[in-house]
Parts: sequence; C-alpha cells; structure tokens
Amino acid sequence: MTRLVLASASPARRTVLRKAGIEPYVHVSGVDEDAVQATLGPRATPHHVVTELARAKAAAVVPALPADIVADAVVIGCDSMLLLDGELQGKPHTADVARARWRSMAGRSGTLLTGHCVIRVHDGRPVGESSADSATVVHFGTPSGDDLEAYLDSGEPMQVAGAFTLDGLGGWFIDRIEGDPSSVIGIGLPLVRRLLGDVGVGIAELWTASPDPA
Ligand SMILES: Nc1nc2c(ncn2[C@@H]2O[C@H](COP(=O)(O)OP(=O)(O)OP(=O)(O)O)[C@@H](O)[C@H]2O)c(=O)[nH]1
Repeated sequence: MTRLVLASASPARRTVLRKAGIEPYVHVSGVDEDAVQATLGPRATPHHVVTELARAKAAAVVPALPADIVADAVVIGCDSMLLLDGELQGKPHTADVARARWRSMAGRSGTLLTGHCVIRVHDGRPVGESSADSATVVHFGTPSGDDLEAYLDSGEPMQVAGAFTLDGLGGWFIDRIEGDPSSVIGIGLPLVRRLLGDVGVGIAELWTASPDPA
C-alpha cells in the first residue's frame, strides 16, 4: 500500500490528515527556510516562494526515509505564509511582533498562501512530482485590547503563520474566509487530491480503515 509521508513538524497538518482518514508517516525536513528563500532572490513571487519552500521540504526528506517506506510512497511538503500589504509573513515568534501584526491586520483582509509539493517515490527513487499553492482570503475581525492581550498570552499566535489560527483560539477573530479552510490550517485537502492524481495516486487508496473523526 502506498504510504503518505508528511515532511512537516506541523501538528495541525498531521491532525488535518488524520481527520481526513490518513495516518501519515511523519519525517520533519529540518529545511532552513530563510536559506531557501534567499536562493530564490528578491524578485520571486509569493506563490513561487511558498511552493519552492514546500518542494525543498519534500525533496529533503526523500533520501532520509527508511527502505520499507520509500518502496512505495508519496512525500508531501507544505509551507504556509500570510500575504498582507504585498509582504509574506511567516510565524511572528514573539508577542511584540504578533501584537504589531494584529494591530495592522485587524478589520482588514490578507491572503493565506500554502505551497504544496508531492513527490511520488517507487523502489526508493522519485518517479513523479507535482506542486502548486493555494490562496485563501482571510477577513480578520477586530479583537478588543484585552482579548488581543489574552490571545497573545495563550502563546498560540507566535507559533503559526500570520499569527492566527482558524481552528483554535484565533477562530474567534476570523470573520470569514474565501477559499479552502484546510489549506489555511496548513494542508489543502482538495489541492493535495489533485496533486496526487497528477502522480497517479487516487486519494481513496491512502485512506486508513478508521479515520480519526475526533
Ligand atoms: N492549527 C492551525 N495552524 C495554522 C493555521 N495557519 C497556519 N498554521 C500553522 O502555521 C505553521 C506555518 O509554518 P510552516 O513553516 O508552514 O510549517 P512548520 O509548522 O514550521 O512545519 P514544517 O512544515 O516542518 O516547516 C504550520 O504549522 C501551519 O499548520 C491555522 O489556521 N490553524
């Protein structure tokens, strides 16, 4: 049976796949995203940046996988960033940066871009690849000062691209989205289904017997 390998440390991506019926084999890529982005140069478009980062993550994992996995696998790399005022934003890492971002984006909208790369591996060798990014417009609410400070104190916004989540505490501050919710969380299910089709893999082949609906 073809095994789906998630080349990501993201717990959210793992959860999305589990709830959608796939128990991924997780192998974190450890890719230096800043270094990859530097090689792309200042003229790289935001779509190109997130897709190349996703490709770098998937490609880095292939040679590190055990033989029984790479006998028959699809390796998926992803990268999510928020495009706001023409600038790509990753994780804020600090409360000060997250606060400044929320003060700038409250009441406005941005586009959450998630790059995806699928590499088909057979008998230990890459035999196919397909990549694309998904774009979802996110309309931000306006948290009160107290709510924003409490959200920052939770620690959540510092760990996620764009300093918000759709499916966590951040959900209270997202008015609506235009696009695929799973790609905002970190891995776009309908896009991954298409990319898997490009490399000859049907999504139902990968479903485990008991999806995790919890
Ligand atoms: N739960 C949740 N996580 C989100 C949301 N938006 C972005 N994220 C997470 O923010 C992180 C974006 O950083 P990335 O560099 O793409 O991924 P990472 O977590 O560093 O993990 P790698 O794939 O190993 O690089 C991912 O873990 C996403 O799942 C959201 O709405 N909900």
